[in-house]
Amino acid sequence: MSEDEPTAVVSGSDGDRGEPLLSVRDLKTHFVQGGKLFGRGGETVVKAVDGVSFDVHPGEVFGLVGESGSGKSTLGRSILKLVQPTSGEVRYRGRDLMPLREREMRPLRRELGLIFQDPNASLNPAMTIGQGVGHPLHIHEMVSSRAEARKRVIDMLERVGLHPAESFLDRYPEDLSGGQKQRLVIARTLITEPKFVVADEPVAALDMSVRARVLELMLELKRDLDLTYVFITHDLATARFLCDRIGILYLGEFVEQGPSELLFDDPRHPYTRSLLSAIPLPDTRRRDRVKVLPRGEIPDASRPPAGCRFHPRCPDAFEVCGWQGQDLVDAIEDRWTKVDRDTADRELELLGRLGDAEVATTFVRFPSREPDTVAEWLRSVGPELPANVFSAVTGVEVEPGGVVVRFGPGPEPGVQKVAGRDVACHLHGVVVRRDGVHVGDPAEAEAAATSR
Ligand SMILES: Nc1ncnc2c1ncn2[C@@H]1O[C@H](COP(=O)(O)OP(=O)(O)OP(=O)(O)O)[C@@H](O)[C@H]1O
Repeated sequence: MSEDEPTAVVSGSDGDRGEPLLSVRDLKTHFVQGGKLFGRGGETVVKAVDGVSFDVHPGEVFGLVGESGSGKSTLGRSILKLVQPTSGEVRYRGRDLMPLREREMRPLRRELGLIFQDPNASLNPAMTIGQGVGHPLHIHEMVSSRAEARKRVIDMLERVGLHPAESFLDRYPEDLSGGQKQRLVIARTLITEPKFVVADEPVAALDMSVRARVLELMLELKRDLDLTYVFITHDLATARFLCDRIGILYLGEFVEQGPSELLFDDPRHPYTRSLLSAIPLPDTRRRDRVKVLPRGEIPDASRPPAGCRFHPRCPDAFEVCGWQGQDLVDAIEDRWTKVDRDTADRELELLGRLGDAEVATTFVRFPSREPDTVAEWLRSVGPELPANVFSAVTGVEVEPGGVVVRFGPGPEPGVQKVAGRDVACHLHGVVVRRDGVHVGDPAEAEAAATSR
């Protein structure tokens, strides 16, 4: 292999832990929005899931963690094929689900469960509890008589802690408290004896006081019924309590993935670090840790930042992380909201309206009648700009009628093995090929990570 060839790192490969129950490779789910009614054009593509790979082993709880809009629900639904993925592979017990039509999926549906966040959305208010929980048994033809269905419903209601079960059968979901309703949703999902369950924020809508009890119930049921979970949450404290392994999603991609304790004790991606710094930890050694919350909001998934998608919010971003023209314009605008009024007015007059600048990926051209003064200002103020945008600038060039600021390459970080987990971040063993593509060298990454 030549030096320039990439070293393949298969994200999610798990060594000697046997066959995974679910195996996902390079999964993409893109939504096309808008566009003209006839013909092409005007469309935006939301890359809700954009190249995700992971394995879930029998008996495991795999957590999908990320802020709102990171793609958790879309990923959860895509692996169950409730949303049709755009490309990639989803293998359940070794069988690729991607080419299966809904008709071929139907026999598998009873093995693949989904628990929603909102009990009201998954319970039919017109059915009694007995009818609602028993309904899937009839759909999947798992019972031959009403009496058999009734018996199984009673058993399941008891299992989820709704007892005495008989007293619930003829009541309606609206008669129950939030916690009881969520137990009912769990019962309805588990009545078909699934083996693999995606739980999408199952406790987020509940009062704090009942959350822990519902989570404990889910763990108990997992043990008793040999279940495997993909658990979706935006809450790291919940993920820590429940998950064996975690994938941290950001704008449709995993930034870090590995065993929970590694991610919690020693996070290696700046995004994981900032998420963690926001949660209270009982560990006294870490009480004095500095809170480094990500700046601003998660960007629009239809226009993700170039390079590393997290770079505009990253406290550790440096020159190769994907800076481009728009980042510089945003940083200057941001500066003007922070400096005093006179400074902002003076600088605005010097630079002119930022809307007049020509903004491209690799450069920004500021039109100006005083290009030398503008260039001098950019060179002196640039390094102080918020974030680290100026670190990527390779030149500030004066030309007739304006100044051009040029940016170096900012490739997307590859996935690398770093200290026992997968990380996609240039901080770990950056190797940028001559054509600008980032190639992670696992050995180099490991060495860089341990020396850090
Ligand atoms: N059917 C759809 N059509 C177009 N865009 C969609 C669709 N479903 C989700 N999205 C977009 O995909 C991105 C990911 O959404 P998703 O709901 O999967 O994120 P999430 O992490 O689960 O967020 P939340 O915690 O708020 O539910 C968002 O930008 C969302 O607007």
